[in-house]
Amino acid sequence: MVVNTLGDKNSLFNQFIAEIRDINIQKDPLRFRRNLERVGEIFAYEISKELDFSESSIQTPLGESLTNLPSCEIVVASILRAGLPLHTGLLNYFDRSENAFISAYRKYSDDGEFKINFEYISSPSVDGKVVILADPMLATGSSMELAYNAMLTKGTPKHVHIVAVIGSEEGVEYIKNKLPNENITIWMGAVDKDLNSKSYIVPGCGDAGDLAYGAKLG
Ligand SMILES: O=P(O)(O)OC[C@H]1O[C@H](OP(=O)(O)OP(=O)(O)O)[C@H](O)[C@@H]1O
Ligand SMILES: O=c1cc[nH]c(=O)[nH]1
Ligand SMILES: [Mg+2]
Repeated sequence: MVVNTLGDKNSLFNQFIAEIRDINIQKDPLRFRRNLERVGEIFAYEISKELDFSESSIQTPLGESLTNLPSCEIVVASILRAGLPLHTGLLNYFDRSENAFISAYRKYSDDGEFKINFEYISSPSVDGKVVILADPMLATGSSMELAYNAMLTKGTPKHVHIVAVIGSEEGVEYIKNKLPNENITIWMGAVDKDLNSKSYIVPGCGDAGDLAYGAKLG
């Protein structure tokens, strides 16, 4: 399974990741969401280079232009809630794609342990399509695994691009071990070394859902 980490190469992308991590800049939730969106736009552009293209004829006012355009059907799928701004960014570029939403979140018990609660998936058929499955955080990798398996109930995709803005080494390894090697590409913004005792990524950025949308009960 190929893992592409965009932050490994110097570009403006790193400025957006740095702002997503920065405890002071995080005080502005509008900017936090917009930075996730901007990162989603860059992921979309990079993923587009891997798609199948075919030649199309475009009629201009003065003649005909032959242009290679993406020829596959795309479904942008994301995990609620932190996935929403990233979803918007991907959709800004893949603007004609279909969309899927998966509800999966950490449900904590009193002893501090959590399990991933899955409630629903809202999705078109993914049969033969390219699925871009996005979540800003890949910590243990359990939410992504669950989302991937939920998506398979909607058909057999041609290829799945898994997108995460910040991940842990453990989470990336987990996905590589649990999901099939074929027809999956992982796209990371940055991969951090550690998870803390609550399975938060360190240094990470904190709780992406709360930073984007505020604290939630439970
Ligand atoms: O890799 P994992 O260990 O599964 O953790 C990552 C998940 O945790 C966060 O969601 P969270 O449960 O906080 O829900 P939220 O988006 O509603 O805040 C994040 O957006 C991922 O979905
Ligand atoms: O570091 C983490 C882990 C899970 N969810 C987050 O939002 N951040
Ligand atoms: Mg959260």
